[in-house]
Amino acid sequence: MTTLPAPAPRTPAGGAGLAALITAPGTALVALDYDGTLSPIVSRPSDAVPVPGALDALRALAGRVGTCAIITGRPVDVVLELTGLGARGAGAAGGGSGKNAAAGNGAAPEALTNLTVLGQYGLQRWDGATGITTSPEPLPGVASVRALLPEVLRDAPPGVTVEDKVQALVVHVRRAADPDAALGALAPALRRLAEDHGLEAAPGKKVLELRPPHHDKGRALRELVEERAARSILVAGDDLGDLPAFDAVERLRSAGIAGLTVCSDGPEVPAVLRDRADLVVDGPTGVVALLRVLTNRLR
Ligand SMILES: O=P(O)(O)OC[C@H]1O[C@H](O[C@H]2O[C@H](CO)[C@@H](O)[C@H](O)[C@H]2O)[C@H](O)[C@@H](O)[C@@H]1O
Repeated sequence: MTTLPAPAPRTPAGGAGLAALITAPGTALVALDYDGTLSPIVSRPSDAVPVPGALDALRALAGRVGTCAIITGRPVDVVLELTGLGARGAGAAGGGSGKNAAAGNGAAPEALTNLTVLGQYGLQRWDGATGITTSPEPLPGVASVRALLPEVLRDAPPGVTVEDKVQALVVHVRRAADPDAALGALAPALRRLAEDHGLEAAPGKKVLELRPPHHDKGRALRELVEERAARSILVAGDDLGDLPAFDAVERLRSAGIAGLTVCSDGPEVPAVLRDRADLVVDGPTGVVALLRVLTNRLR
């Protein structure tokens, strides 16, 4: 068995996080973002399936660490559908039942019992151990924003679309002729709309999300770390929504929990995220390579 070289974080704290994960994997928590980290960024959210090998790599690593999590802005049911990870038992064999089955990603032959999916920035939760999803009622403001959005977007250019996540609404501009101009023109009215109805407007890659306040990936991560009594964490992400998770890693370090932050790099990755990361890898394929190396080191 060849031992692959360990990745080299560029910060001492990141190096300590990696060392802790490798030394005591049973108390490690590996938390991955979905879009841009397990799946490439594509123009239609419904087409975003994991890169080839991602699920096998996740499965192999999950067998060797205490906890794996996908912490995402996506609804839980969408992630389970796109990955096939929600399929259980024999029904999941031979490629899974979700969209990923068509992508030939070789999905779960059985449920991943130590995988937790925290969706909508921690509002929703699904556990592989139980197959149960918990999801609160949407804030009343979401219905108001949903009703008013068509009027606010009346003069939006072609290609601007709305993703309705039940708990939140996302305005996508990627398919507009000039996405940045479209977002710039729409953002002030969208921000007012969100504010007027008790939501917050959070920017992302060619999107503005109108979503409940006080829920972010930092809070989601901290709560999971506490629940699992994790002693080391790896967090990987690619967008502004992942910054609170990076912040959480820093705060947890000062409480004695080792951490490694990973940037899944690409053309749209915000510089602030890349600059903050202990380790930068080349997009979702780089994330898969990292998961494989970690698994190899944990054999
Ligand atoms: O936390 P994440 O898993 O990264 O989810 C954040 C948002 O990602 C999705 O939008 C992004 O990916 C799309 C598909 O590749 C892309 O078309 C879009 O431009 C990106 O911003 C998703 O649609 C949102 O609901 C998520 O909140």
